[in-house]
Order: sequence, then C-alpha cells, then structure tokens
Amino acid sequence: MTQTLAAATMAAYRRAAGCIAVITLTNPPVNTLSYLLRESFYETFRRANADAEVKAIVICGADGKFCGGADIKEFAGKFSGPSLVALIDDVEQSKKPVVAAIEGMALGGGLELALGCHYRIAHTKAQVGFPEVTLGLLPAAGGSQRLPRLITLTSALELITTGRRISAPEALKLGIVDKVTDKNALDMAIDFARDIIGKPLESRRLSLRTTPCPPDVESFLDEALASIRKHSRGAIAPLACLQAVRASVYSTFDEGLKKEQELFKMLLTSGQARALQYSFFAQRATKKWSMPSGATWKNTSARPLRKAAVIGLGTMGRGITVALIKAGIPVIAVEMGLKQLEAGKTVIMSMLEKEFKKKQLTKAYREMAAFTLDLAKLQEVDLVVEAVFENMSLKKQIFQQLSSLCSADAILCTNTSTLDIDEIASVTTTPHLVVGMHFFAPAHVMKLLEVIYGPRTSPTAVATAMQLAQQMEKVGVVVGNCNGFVGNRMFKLYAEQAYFLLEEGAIPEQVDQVLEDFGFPMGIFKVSDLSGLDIEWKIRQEQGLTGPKQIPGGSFRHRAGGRYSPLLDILCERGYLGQKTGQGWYLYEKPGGRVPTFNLWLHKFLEEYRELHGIQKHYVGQDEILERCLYPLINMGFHILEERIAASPEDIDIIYVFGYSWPRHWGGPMFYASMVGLPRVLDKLNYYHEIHPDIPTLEPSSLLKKLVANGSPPIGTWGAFIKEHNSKL
Ligand SMILES: CCCCCCCCCCCCC[C@H](O)CC(=O)SCCNC(=O)CCNC(=O)[C@H](O)C(C)(C)COP(=O)(O)OP(=O)(O)OC[C@H]1O[C@@H](n2cnc3c(N)ncnc32)[C@H](O)[C@@H]1OP(=O)(O)O
Repeated sequence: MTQTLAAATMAAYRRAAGCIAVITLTNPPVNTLSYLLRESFYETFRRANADAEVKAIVICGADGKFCGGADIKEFAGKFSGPSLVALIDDVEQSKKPVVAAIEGMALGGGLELALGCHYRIAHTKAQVGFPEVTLGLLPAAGGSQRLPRLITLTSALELITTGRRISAPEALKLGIVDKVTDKNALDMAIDFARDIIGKPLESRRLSLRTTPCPPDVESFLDEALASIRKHSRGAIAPLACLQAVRASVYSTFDEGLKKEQELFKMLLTSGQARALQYSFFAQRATKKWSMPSGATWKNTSARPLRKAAVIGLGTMGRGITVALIKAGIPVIAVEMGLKQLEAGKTVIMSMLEKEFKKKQLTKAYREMAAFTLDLAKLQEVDLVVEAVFENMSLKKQIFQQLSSLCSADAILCTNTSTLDIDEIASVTTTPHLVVGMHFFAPAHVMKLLEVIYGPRTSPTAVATAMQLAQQMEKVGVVVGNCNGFVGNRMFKLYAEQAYFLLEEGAIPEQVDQVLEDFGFPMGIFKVSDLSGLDIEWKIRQEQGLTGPKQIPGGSFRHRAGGRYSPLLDILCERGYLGQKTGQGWYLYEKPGGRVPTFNLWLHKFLEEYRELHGIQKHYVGQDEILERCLYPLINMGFHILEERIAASPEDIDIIYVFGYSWPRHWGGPMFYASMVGLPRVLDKLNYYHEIHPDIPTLEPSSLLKKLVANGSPPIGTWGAFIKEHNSKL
C-alpha cells in the first residue's frame, strides 16, 4: 500500500520543447503537497535548476488539477520533510523563469506555490483561493505576505479572511494570474516560458515588493478589524488572517513570514482548527453512506433522473422546483387548484429569473418547468417529490394516488420534517421506492438534505436521493426513520429547554445573547419569531399536546410523560406569532417588521405566569443557559447514535452545521461534546436531572455513560462502542 502510494506520489519530471522542464505535481486525487510530494519536488526542482540545458521551468498538476494545497491530514501529526515555505522560496529565487500552469484548482498551499512562480497561466475553468481560514488556519507558506504584495489590499484581505474561491477570469481581473486560456493551460505555459527566457525576473519576485496601500491604511485596517469581529461569530482564524496581512503592510517580507508562522502555530493548536478540519472530512464522509442492512454507497447504484415532478407549490414546493431545475432536471409542477397553480407558477418563474440572472444560467432553464393540474402527467417522471402540508392523512392520500399514477419504478419522495416514512409508504404498492427528503427552507438555498429511509426503503431509492442531493449541490445525509429524524428530534430539546428557562426566570434577550455569543447567527427566540411560532404550535397540535383538556392524566405544565411548557401555545392563542404579526417573543415595529425590540408585555406576562403556577424564579446564568440548551440536544444525539438512526457522529454534526447554523468552528454538537469533555457533559446532565427530575430528557443516555466509563475515547472511535453497544441491546 505504502509502495503504491509512494509510486503514485511524486513531482514527475520531463522536458518539453527542448529547453523547458515540466514538473507535474502528482498525488491523487487532488495533488496535495504531502510529505512525499514535497520531498520529490525538492529533488526534481533542484534537478531542473541544475540542468544547463533547461532554460525555463513549468509547474503543473496531474489529471487537470494544479494542487489542492497542503495535506490537511498532516496537520494532526508532526511536521517533517522539506518545508513548503523553503520550497517556495527556492522557486522564487530560481534564476530560470518559473511558470505555473493552473488547471482545475490552485488552493491554499497550491496557490502559495503558484505565487512563488514568476508567472501564472490559468485555464478559464480553474479556481484559485486561500480556503485555510475555513480550516481554522491562515495561508502559512508565504501566502499572507505575497498576495497583498501582488493585488490590492482590499482584495487580498477579503480573499484571505473569507476563504472565497474565485474563478480564473476574476483572478485575472484582480491580477493574481497573468493570462487565462480556454485551451490547454500547460501548452500555453510552455510556449509562454519559451518566450520569456532570459528576461529579468527581479520585478516578478513578490517577496521583493512592498504592499501597495490605500491612503489611510491604519483606519482601513481598523475598519476591517471591526467588520471581521462583527461577522466572524467568535471564529479566531479570520482575526489572525488580518494580523498576518497587517504584517505585510508594516514589516519586511521576512518579518512578515515570521509573524505568519507564529500565528499559524497558535491557530494550529487551537480547538477551532481541530473542529473545522474535522468538519471538512465529516462533510465528505456523509457521501459514504451506509444502512444497517449493509447497503452502502459503494455497493448501490443510483437511478438516472431524466424528469421529476413536484406536488404542492407552497413555499417548500416552490423552492424544491427551483432547486431541481438549477440541477438541470426538468420538472412537472403539480397543484390541486388553478389558483394555487397560478400563484406557484408566478413565484417560481420569478425565482428562476433571479437565479438565471445571478448564475448566468441559459434560457433553457426557465423552460424546464411545466405547470399542470393533470396528475396523469406523472407517468412521465422518474422521481416525484411530494411537498404538501405536514399532515399525515393528506400525504397518505397523495401517495395512494401516486402509486397508481406513476410508473412502477418511479422513486416517490416525501418532503417531511417529522412524519413516519413507513406509514406513508404503507399505502403504496412500491414501499421500497418511498424515501423521505427533508429539505430546509428556503429549499433552493439551504445546503442540507436529510435523506430518510424507512424499514422497507430500498438502497436504490436512497442512492438516487443522495445522488440528487449532490446534483443539487446539497449535502445529503442518510438517516433512519423516527419522529423528527435527526435534526428536529434534537432541536426539539434545545427549544424545550429555552422555554423552561423562561419559566424559571430567564428572559428571551438573555437566552439569545448567550446562544449568539456561542456563535449561532440568531438566538432561538429570534429564530422562532422569524419562522413563526405557529409552525411549532401546529406540530404540537398534530401531536395532541395543546390544550389541557386533550391530555389524559396530564396537567397544564406536565404532558406526554414530562414537564411541558405551554408558553408558546399561549402566545399563539393570543395571535402573537412572531415577526409576521409584529409580536412574538420580541416586539416589532409593525407586522412583518424585522428589528426585534424588548417586549414589555411578554416580560409582565412571564412574571404573572410564574406567580400563577407557583414557579420559584431563580437567577439563570450564562453557563446554565448554554448547558441547559446544548447538553440535552447532545444527549439526544447519543440516543440517536445508539438507535442507529444516524450512522455516525459526523453525520449528526454535518446536519447541525448545514441545517441549523451550528457554528462550524465548534464542529457540531457531538464534536463539541468531545471538546468540552464527555465526563463534563455527563456530570452536568446528571446535575440538572437531579434538580429537574420531571424533565426525563435530561437523563444521560446509556451510550454517553458507556463512553465515559471507557475513558471518553476520541470521536473517531465511537463507532466501535456503538456497534458493541447495539449488539448487546
Ligand atoms: C505546531 C507547530 C508546527 C509549525 C510548523 C510550521 C510549518 C508551516 C507550514 C504550513 C504550510 C501551510 C500551507 C497552506 O497554507 C495550508 C493549506 O494549504 S491547507 C489546505 C488548503 N486546501 C484546501 O482547503 C482544499 C480542500 N479541498 C477542497 O476544497 C476540495 O477537496 C477540492 C480540492 C476543491 C476538490 O473537490 P472535489 O473534487 O469535490 O473532491 P473532494 O472534496 O471530495 O476531495 C477528494 C478527496 O480528497 C481529499 N482532500 C481534498 N483536499 C484535501 C487536502 N487539502 N488535504 C487532504 N485531503 C484532501 C478529500 O478529503 C477527499 O477524500 P476522500 O473523501 O475521497 O477520502
């Protein structure tokens, strides 16, 4: 294995046009600058430099990909082998012109290597960027020092602090690359290299330049700092990136490099970098799905999708239609009444128009939507996404119809956030082709898609849904069937604790502030106001939870076997539904207003409510808010792993990062638990459960207890414990 890898990984050397040395970075799949590649590059570059017949050098990447940067996996170990900083310095100092031929991508260390070259030629479709900040790092092979010396400070700062990847044409405009071609970039680079033999190189060595600055650079940098602080949601890497760029302004190149290294070391050892790198690999791991039956992404093929249908053109159906069309799949959009059909059509066409402008899609995209009331048209499609209200009997009625109308091998998907997939499948003649697809609103924007299999769902249906997720540029995560699946089942506990905290003495502002300080873009009460309190109210109604009379054996504050907070129901009954009515947990300037302000009525009401129900108010501190909101959610994550509803902690974490705005620099709830320490999570759950025995969800899960009893193993090894745990169930 090592031998095969070693053979595949190298900086291959060849000669072109007589006097040009071509060095091809070869390390599949994305030519990362791993230890082996750096070693090989060091030798090969020396050879090219030493060969008197070689007059210029071209560096390219194998398989149409220049370089994906440093090998992220190496960041977890010791650094050894030739340093990338020194290799790039060798390239820049070379007396022979060095040209980078960029195809595919030049990212991170890959772009740093290209910046060390004297010229850069890129293919039109290539992408360049410094994504290090998204991994909790900064460009640390001279990138933070060379880029600001090459382009404007504003652009360099933006690219380095956000990690935004740009196309070759944009890179040309900014001055990062010298030429762009839609032909073969390597051929062009070889020709170009031949033409510049013997020309002076001094001005092409970026380390010799000074950073061009705007007139009032100090206030420019201060403003940049304030803006980063405001938007980074507690992430430290963007601030370190700014400090490094700042050094490029005020220090010599060598001093700047030293600063860059210092900051890199600080970041590399931070929990945030670990979390972000974990998240990078976790996202890719979700593609490698598996089902308890043994079916996996490897042994299952997806069906080709030529045409799809969407049933129900409400908010979700509209977004799903647009997402499908953006993915290049023609859609038959179906409604039951003419009025709804026309309304849906108008909005969808205008959404497509916007997408068309934004993404410069071709006109054909707008012609890919057909609108009909005629269900017979469903015969033509390979896949249907039903997106009607979250109501079981309505969904069953539709699936019964689908069963007789669609072709026998059509994949039947239901867009649901909570309902039982198997019950829906039970009314069809093809339950193996029924699969859940939980889209997040707005469906054409949000990246997450929970793909839910029921006990009878076939691996083919899952594979097809996952392929569709990829086609729509979404992150698909395969999960099992249970109420709320993974995301909402956990979220319910987060929300529930927030309501309990209000009952016990907290106020919405306080809870939201703690959650926003943690890194959520919005606290739970602001989110609730934004989406509308009635969404949760309807779910509660569906579950028969609202109104004390409906609860046999229950009381006002105790339902379904545990403590229940009716606060949300009371607000809804009074018509306080959030932003849309101008009042919810906060007050808004008008119905539809967006700026939350202090809701005096709610505060008075909470006081009266506590008095009425004899609730002893207590001081709720920041730690309690965070622990009470997050730990029960995490605890439910352990239950979900135990039950094999999620195949791995990585899957849960990706659902939370992409669907619920969990701050990426905290990895996701399960990774966060491992960072905080499982014993601490367990102790705190025990502590709160002891104080609140009427909240059963505070009782620690047996998997959590087991992991702690086994010395809290690293998250990557939990799988073994879960397997063992399940085999003893
Ligand atoms: C403690 C004191 C130490 C002091 C030492 C000081 C030394 C300083 C030296 C530091 C030098 C730093 C250099 C540099 O600044 C840092 C970096 O370069 S960080 C890396 C930057 N690059 C990226 O972030 C790119 C990440 N990759 C991608 O965005 C995409 O993978 C892609 C390249 C656009 C390709 O996309 P796709 O085609 O869709 O393919 P996948 O994403 O599915 O990837 C395929 C496969 O490859 C794996 N992979 C991709 N990139 C990397 C990588 N950079 N490192 C490792 N592995 C990578 C990916 O995981 C997939 O693997 P699979 O799932 O198939 O197993």
